[in-house]
Amino acid sequence: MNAPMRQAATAGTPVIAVENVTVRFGGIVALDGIEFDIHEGEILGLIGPNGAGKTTLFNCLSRLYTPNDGDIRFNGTSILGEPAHRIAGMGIGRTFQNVASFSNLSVRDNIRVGAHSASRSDPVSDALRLPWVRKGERDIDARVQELIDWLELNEVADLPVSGLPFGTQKRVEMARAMATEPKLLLLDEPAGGLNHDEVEELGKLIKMVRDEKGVTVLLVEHHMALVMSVSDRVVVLNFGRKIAEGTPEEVQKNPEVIAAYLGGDE
Ligand SMILES: Nc1ncnc2c1ncn2[C@@H]1O[C@H](COP(=O)(O)OP(=O)(O)OP(=O)(O)O)[C@@H](O)[C@H]1O
Repeated sequence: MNAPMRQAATAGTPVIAVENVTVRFGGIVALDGIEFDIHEGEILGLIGPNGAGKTTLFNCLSRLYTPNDGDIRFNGTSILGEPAHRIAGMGIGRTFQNVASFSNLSVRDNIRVGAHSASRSDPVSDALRLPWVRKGERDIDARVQELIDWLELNEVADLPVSGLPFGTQKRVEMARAMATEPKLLLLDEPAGGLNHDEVEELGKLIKMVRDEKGVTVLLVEHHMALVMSVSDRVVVLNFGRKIAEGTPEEVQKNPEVIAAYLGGDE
């Protein structure tokens, strides 16, 4: 992180404040009083052995789950009153663990879907093709092309997503999420299924998202090398509790973290 970003990362209201978040499934406590902040311009890694609660927390942040206790604030405002479909409009983008692109649609159209989900069109105005709708569509086309250029997807822009290498499909998934113009991007195990070189590319891409677009990133990931190379800070969960939080160097040396991983099945 460069010097101004490092300063921003410690000042002011956090982009995300996770406050005492608790989730129970019947008798299972999946998350037990989790607390941490994500600061502006930060890449925060969230790790933990299988069953630690990472997906449950991700689902709370993307509003698929509502915690039994606690709160989640986005730029100071609780998101718990908002339905999942309003989250993108608030400035929280996400990717999906299994690539969620429309495989028969072209790369360009997939990115356009993301851009549309952030636009303020409505069916009546769209059907009448009112002038502001046409202007909106030109703006969307330009925004989609900008993302295609930025992510070097020009060669495949008009091909269906289904035939593309998995690494490229993941880049399209990232472009779709970025088309919603998020302030915060939630990445759900983006390295899943990628080979070594593709993971390296993904690491560069995550840093580009932060460094060039100023987007704050939460990275939920099993791939330790990726998390440790791109994250400014890392939060570690185990059995629904936060057991460590700090720089990659700090958490890697933490005896409780080492014990959690050695005791698990990873
Ligand atoms: N819908 C559910 N119903 C009941 N229990 C659940 C549900 N979702 C998760 N759990 C339980 O909550 C705990 C946390 O699971 P979660 O999937 O959040 O962990 P995780 O860290 O994402 O694991 P993994 O790395 O294996 O994906 C586990 O004990 C899991 O069995």
